Amino acid sequence: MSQEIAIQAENISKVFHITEDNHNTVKGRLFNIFNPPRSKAIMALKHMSFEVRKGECIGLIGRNGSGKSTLTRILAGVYPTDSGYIQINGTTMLMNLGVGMSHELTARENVYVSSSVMGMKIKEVDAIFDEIIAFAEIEGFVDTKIKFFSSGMVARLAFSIAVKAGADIMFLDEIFAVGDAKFQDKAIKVFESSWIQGRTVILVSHSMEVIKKYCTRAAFLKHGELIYYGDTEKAIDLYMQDNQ
Ligand SMILES: Nc1ncnc2c1ncn2[C@@H]1O[C@H](COP(=O)(O)OP(=O)(O)OP(=O)(O)O)[C@@H](O)[C@H]1O
Repeated sequence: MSQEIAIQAENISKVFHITEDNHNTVKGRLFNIFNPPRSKAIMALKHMSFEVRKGECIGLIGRNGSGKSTLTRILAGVYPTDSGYIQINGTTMLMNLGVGMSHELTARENVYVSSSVMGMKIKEVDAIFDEIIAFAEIEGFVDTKIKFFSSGMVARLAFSIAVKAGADIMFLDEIFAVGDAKFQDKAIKVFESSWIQGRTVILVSHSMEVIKKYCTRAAFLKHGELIYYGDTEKAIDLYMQDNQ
């Protein structure tokens, strides 16, 4: 893969198998004693191929259930693909309500685990630990398991780790929609600062204003298919037409 490319995806697909379970109640069990729960396959991503160049900010748009979060999770290595291959050039961080963080670990432990996954040494993490906690504004909760955090607090911690530990490729899933107004302002400031220069960002958002403002290119997804990938305005037009 060329050094200019941050992400290369070739023919990736993802199928989820879900069971339609009506066996949860005593009545359900009695009536369905000879009918096993039915399984349904959901094709969340269909044969997607694309490339993202280093330093690009790519918008991912599409209606609910079109596959945006599944795609970011696959690219960030949270889910395996069912077919195709993905090549990633750099360290990654997914920010989506704490996906990628362990809810059974404390904030302190998560900082060390996530930062070391991004390639940092313990001493390097020691040096920025207080900054991460201060930026996330969770000073009173350093040794609390994050399962006791509000979703906004988890999001702030994940964003803070990504910002301070400096992942090369950031997957930001609706960051402008979580957290309170103060956190959103902070996220926007970071996004508009020089810090973001040179980093690759995949930005999921339902706000076309945000996509238009920050994205160099955009991808429009529909029912798990990559319908269009290219000019941001054109992707937005296609999405708006799909909403009519
Ligand atoms: N863990 C899972 N198990 C089963 N099905 C899933 C899972 N995650 C997603 N899906 C299904 O895959 C499809 C794509 O979902 P995904 O969350 O990627 O969509 P999305 O575009 O991010 O939606 P939204 O805008 O609502 O966040 C949907 O049909 C969803 O029901």
